[in-house]
Amino acid sequence: MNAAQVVENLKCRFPNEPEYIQAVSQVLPTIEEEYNKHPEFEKANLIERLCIPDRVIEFRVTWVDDKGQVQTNMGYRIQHNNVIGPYKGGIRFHKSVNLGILKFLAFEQTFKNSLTTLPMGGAKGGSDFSPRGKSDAEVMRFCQAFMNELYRHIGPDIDVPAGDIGVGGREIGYLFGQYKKLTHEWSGVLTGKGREFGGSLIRPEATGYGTVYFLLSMLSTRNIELAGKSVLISGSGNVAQYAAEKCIQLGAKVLTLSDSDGYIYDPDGIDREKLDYVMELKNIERGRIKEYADEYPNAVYHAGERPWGEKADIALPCATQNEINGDEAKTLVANGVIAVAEGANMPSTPEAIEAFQSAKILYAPGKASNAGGVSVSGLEMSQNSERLSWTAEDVDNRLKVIMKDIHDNCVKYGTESDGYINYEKGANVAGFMKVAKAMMAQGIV
Ligand SMILES: NC(=O)C1=CN([C@@H]2O[C@H](COP(=O)(O)OP(=O)(O)OC[C@H]3O[C@@H](n4cnc5c(N)ncnc54)[C@H](O)[C@@H]3O)[C@@H](O)[C@H]2O)C=CC1
Ligand SMILES: O=C(O)CCC(=O)C(=O)O
Repeated sequence: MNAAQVVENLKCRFPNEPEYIQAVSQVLPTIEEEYNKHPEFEKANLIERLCIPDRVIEFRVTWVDDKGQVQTNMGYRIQHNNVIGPYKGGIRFHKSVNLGILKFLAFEQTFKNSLTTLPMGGAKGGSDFSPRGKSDAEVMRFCQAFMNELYRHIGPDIDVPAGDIGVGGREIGYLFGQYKKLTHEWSGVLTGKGREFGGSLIRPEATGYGTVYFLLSMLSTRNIELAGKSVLISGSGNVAQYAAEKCIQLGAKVLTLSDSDGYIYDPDGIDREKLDYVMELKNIERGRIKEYADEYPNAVYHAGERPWGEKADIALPCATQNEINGDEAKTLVANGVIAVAEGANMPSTPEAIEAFQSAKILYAPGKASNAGGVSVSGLEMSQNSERLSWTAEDVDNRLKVIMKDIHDNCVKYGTESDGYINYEKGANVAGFMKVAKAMMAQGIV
């Protein structure tokens, strides 16, 4: 394989999908050497078959808003690769959603799910519908309309969606209810369900907690403790909230949270009580993070900015893709940041990753550090199949084991000759090799 040439070909075939090309361009150079040790891969044109999704499903979603007006949105499901298990990955509802963004997420998900040690293929889906500013009834009608098409493409052994940006417990409940109505069957077809109907304990916490468990493993390679360290977190949704919760529990000082309008900086640190306020604000009242500064006057709200100019020991980007650019990464490094663990998918631009790696700080790509969410989704699938519910302690312990395993695999495949652990390369090679071997075993299909 010539990575640059494969990327160039994909760019010509998919010229309007910059995020997808970005994700592929980040992965291929890191696996090129390992791939080329296996001439049988090239003979089977494995790389093209791995980069191009198995299936792209695109549909119109029609629903009626509270004023009685008929609205249309686009719906998508990208079924990327199912060689190691049923397609699996979240659904995103956000106005920015398009095919290229979902294709990058599905591509990344395939490598991530491979790393989890569980049998799950990769997928992603979503819509350009934004739940922001919509009533509960509108969100419900939209979810029902979305499922009216999606249901024929998914199933507990076919494709198991879950949440992502804009899709939390409320949306999963409505999607599940409609799937059940349409198919006349109860099955574990979605994960992130409510506890009362087959959801797993710790699934809401899992992505944020898992990111911090991964961070702990990274820090331990340099004998550094998390307690007492200051942390910048972006986002204030599911991943950010539980990353903050775990940092607080472990004695770190969380200084920032953000949303798409700006960020808050709290010099006193966000403690348990303040985090409860954020959870209520974001999950129940569906308000904006700027209200935090009204509630806690010592905090400062920065409209239209991201938190990366603040000084801290650790950065956990937990909002969205490309939210740290090269200059912001250089600022973080200059301000003494020692570790960056991505809770979001692809939050660092290629220039930012380059800045972290050339400064030799600890840097974990999302497909490794945020894999806790989909891992516990995999555990939810197991519990649904068994018709059992495990305790929170049991699930949390399994999550810790999985995150440690992912970390150790990154160390195995990513340690460079000078001892620096290139977690990006390690995650890509480890994730790739498992999928590649399964693809070879299953023939040219
Ligand atoms: N929920 C999950 O289990 C997993 C989520 N992720 C990733 O984590 C990230 C956050 O997802 P969730 O917390 O689930 O979503 P969420 O919808 O609960 O929260 C998203 C947060 O990001 C902020 N945000 C969205 N777009 C933004 C933009 N353009 N600029 C600045 N802030 C923006 C929102 O204001 C919100 O605070 C995404 O990249 C998602 O793909 C990754 C693994 C699993
Ligand atoms: O839990 C899942 O299936 C998907 C989580 C997800 O969307 C992700 O890992 O990015």
